[in-house]
Amino acid sequence: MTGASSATRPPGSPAAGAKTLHLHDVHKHYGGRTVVDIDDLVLGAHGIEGLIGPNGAGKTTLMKLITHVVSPDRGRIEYHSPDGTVLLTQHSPDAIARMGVVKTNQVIQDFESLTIRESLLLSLAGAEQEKFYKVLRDKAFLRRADQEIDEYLDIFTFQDPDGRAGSAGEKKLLDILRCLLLKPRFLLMDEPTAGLPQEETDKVMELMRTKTQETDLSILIIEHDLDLIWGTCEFVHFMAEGEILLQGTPSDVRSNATVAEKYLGASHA
Ligand SMILES: Nc1ncnc2c1ncn2[C@@H]1O[C@H](COP(=O)(O)OP(=O)(O)OP(=O)(O)O)[C@@H](O)[C@H]1O
Repeated sequence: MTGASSATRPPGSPAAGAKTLHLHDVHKHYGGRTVVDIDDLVLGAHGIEGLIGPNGAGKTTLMKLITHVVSPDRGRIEYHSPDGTVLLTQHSPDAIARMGVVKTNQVIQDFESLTIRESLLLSLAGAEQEKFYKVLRDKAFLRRADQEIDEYLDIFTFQDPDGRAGSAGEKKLLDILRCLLLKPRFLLMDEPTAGLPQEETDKVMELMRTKTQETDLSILIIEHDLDLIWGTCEFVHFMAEGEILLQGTPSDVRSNATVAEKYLGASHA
């Protein structure tokens, strides 16, 4: 485990072909208040990583800085992939999503009037990038898309896939599936399972495990459901008051006194 004062790069080198995000001296404040203050941080060296911390710690802002929905006051955020290194702060959120760095809740424009199937189709077409409008008239693409969408709809339960997403849980699930259909290489999941029934949560996490094992996808999950974090993540970052205070395996972080004091409380320790 590494503390705040030492280098925050996780132990061990990323596997060949791995994608990592490197944050250097990244700072964000709102009003007079520092919300994110990261010295050095590497994300994505392990298949599924967790980002935990108390309410207001800066976790969501950190993800928004990575996808450049929010601009940092200073600092560098680099995306390292087998294709090279990109300075994300020089690119738009759309361009970053096209590079494969995708955040749940932050997908291509969608419309309330779309059915679940139409919405999923739009994401798949979005993954085709510049051919976006053309592919929607391409019969071969539509056949392939139907098949791919059916594979997901066979796993997950929607009341009416040919209707609109009804409950908050269905909307959350739809958001996750749309992100997956964008073919991400680094997926940032912000409280992905809030509002989902336990059965669907388990299926989502099982799918995420399979994706990281069978493809080169890296995942970072923000969650307050700590059982999910301990059970799913290979590595956990603990954030409080804008800083990454600790990193380590789930059991390291879970048993740490600072984490217990600032976040877990007696019930989780
Ligand atoms: N656009 C904004 N303007 C002003 N303050 C903001 C803005 N966005 C976030 N904040 C503040 O920054 C702090 C960090 O917010 P953030 O949403 O990143 O925390 P979080 O760790 O994700 O919290 P939670 O677990 O509750 O979702 C909070 O105090 C929040 O009120």
